[in-house]
Amino acid sequence: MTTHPDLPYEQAKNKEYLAKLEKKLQRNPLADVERNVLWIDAVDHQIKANGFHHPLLGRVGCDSDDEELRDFYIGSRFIQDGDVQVYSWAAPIARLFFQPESEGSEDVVVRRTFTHRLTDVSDLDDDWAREGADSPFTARALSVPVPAPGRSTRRRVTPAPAGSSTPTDAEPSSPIGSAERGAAALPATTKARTGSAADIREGMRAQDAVLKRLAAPREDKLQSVLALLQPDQHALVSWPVDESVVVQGHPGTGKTVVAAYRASYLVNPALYEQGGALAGRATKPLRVLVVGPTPGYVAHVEGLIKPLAASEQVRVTHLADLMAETTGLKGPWPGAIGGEHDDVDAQARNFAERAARIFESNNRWREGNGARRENIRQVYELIRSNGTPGRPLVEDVEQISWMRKLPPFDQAFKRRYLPLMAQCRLAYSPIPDALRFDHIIVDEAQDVSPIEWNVLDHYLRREGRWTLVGDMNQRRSDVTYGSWSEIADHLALTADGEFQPQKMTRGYRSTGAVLRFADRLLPAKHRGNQTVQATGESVAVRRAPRPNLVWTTALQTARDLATKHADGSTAIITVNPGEMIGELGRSGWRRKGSGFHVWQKDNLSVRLFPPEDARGLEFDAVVVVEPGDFPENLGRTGQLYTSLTRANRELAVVWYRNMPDALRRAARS
Ligand SMILES: Nc1ncnc2c1ncn2[C@@H]1O[C@H](COP(=O)(O)OP(=O)(O)OP(=O)(O)O)[C@@H](O)[C@H]1O
Repeated sequence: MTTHPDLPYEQAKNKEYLAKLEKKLQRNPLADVERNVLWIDAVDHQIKANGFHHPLLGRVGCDSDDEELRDFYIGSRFIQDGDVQVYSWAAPIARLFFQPESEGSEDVVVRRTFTHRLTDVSDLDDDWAREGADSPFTARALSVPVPAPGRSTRRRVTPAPAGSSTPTDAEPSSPIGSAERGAAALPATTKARTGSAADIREGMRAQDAVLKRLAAPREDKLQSVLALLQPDQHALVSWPVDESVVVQGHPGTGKTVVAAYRASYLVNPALYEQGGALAGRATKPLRVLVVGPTPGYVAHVEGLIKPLAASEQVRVTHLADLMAETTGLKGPWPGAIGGEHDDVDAQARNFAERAARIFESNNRWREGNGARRENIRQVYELIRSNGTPGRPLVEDVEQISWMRKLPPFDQAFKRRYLPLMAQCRLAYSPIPDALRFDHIIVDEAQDVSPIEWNVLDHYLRREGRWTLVGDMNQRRSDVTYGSWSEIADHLALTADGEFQPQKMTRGYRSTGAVLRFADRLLPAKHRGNQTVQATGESVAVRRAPRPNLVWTTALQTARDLATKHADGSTAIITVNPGEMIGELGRSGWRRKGSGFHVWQKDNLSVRLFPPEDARGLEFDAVVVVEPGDFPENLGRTGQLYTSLTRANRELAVVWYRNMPDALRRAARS
């Protein structure tokens, strides 16, 4: 493989950028400067404390008389320091890099995209917009400064006089009209559902870099793809900050990537600096909450956000954790969400609030030690008894019957009742405004139940906005909403009831072979899942020779795949992890760490997941065991569909008892 002749130069430029950024970060955030500058610098300090700053993303060369536009870099932050001209990826000018069709792009001659190894630039790819044109990139003199000693330099912003074009510490204003922000930039490819592999790659940018990246082994945590964001992804990430947005996408289309970068975008200082979309509220940056499905998800995405956003501005958590935190009660909360439909009904909010009013009319809320538990108990027990004889909460017979079936408070510490407990807490003690968020981003939003939406809603400030991403085909329970319209209606996202989510249709994670196999589980009108990874190993379907050999066969298959993908990851997904744990133990595999997810033997490692814990994750190879045992909801197989589509490169299915008809057909075709 030949390396690009400019690679050493760009590597040195990246080092120079990181060194200059480092120097900038050494400023004392408490220095006496304007307040917006103060928090922006403080954000930098916190990002630095998190580990590292994101390296340069790429470079744009334009045919322009304007020196600032002729040759510039895109990075995590704006830096204009001598020879280094870097604009923030969140500034409007970055559209020239991410959106080849955006206004002003006709002047772009070449877009250079960097690939990274940690904070180094390891490769680069040029996309020429004008074939045969001279390179506008100027080979400026290199200087790689040694990081400066801990010297504190105060930064002062002197407002530029009106009409002045003197560069300040702010980014230049957008070459793109404001009407074109976000939504308008979604390209036609987001609407197409059928077509060949060539079609699905149409409209992509940095295609070679993306394909190289997808061919590399995956790691436990998502690795940055900020430099590789596609035009449709970037449009969703930079959706107007004062609007909510809902995104539906097949597995592996990059919804989690959009969610993580949307959070980072909303707090990027470029939005708060002069000319930015949030310049007016520079002294009060947005607080953003990202809610995912599981603890594994939190670990999986945090790495995308940490180099770009301070933890104080973006909090990443998972649904059960937020519910438990809301109650303030110690768990554990075993089991799963579900149970009866009424357990998750949005009505619980009204019941809890009425119960709290009844209690308050004759009693005082407890304070001090153990008060929270007692207060929640009071509200809960009043729901259970349908209020008091003189003041019932409801008259409806079915609702009364559900209330009667609720277990006594001390036996209700189960995941099933956790949102109800959270609702009981909120009924007497709302979330203080300082702890609420300006923007809530929910991933795997199809799996949030009505009562959980109500609890989440308590965390949103009055003028707050939502970004919801998910896939209705991956819905795993009947007790959650079956359509985006219902969710939009619940959250009052639409005035007229008509609601269409934005659609992402270009898959990245899995090969065509994996997706064609999993696709068969969907109703015909929802099929057509497409991927940029057109080729790949066919799906292996193995029937164990005898029922008691199904776990042995599954482990042998996983071992073979782990050997083949030794640099990547292999996972076994089963609804019966206990049986698999037994087999792993008998075969000499040992668990790594305190959980049961990672097992090792002979320098190999395999991961083990029940389907609910595998949501949002991905592995190079996946073995799904006994697909016929995966639960269905309303005739749909969301959990099985999600599990099959966790595979990036190879999928195997091992069974003995029962193979769903759709998968039998898929295996034959
Ligand atoms: N623009 C891109 N360039 C390269 N890789 C990408 C790009 N977008 C997404 N990916 C990769 O595709 C994989 C799937 O992305 P992601 O997890 O965001 O998909 P998803 O839509 O959330 O999937 P699911 O709903 O199945 O959980 C990840 O490995 C991600 O890094």
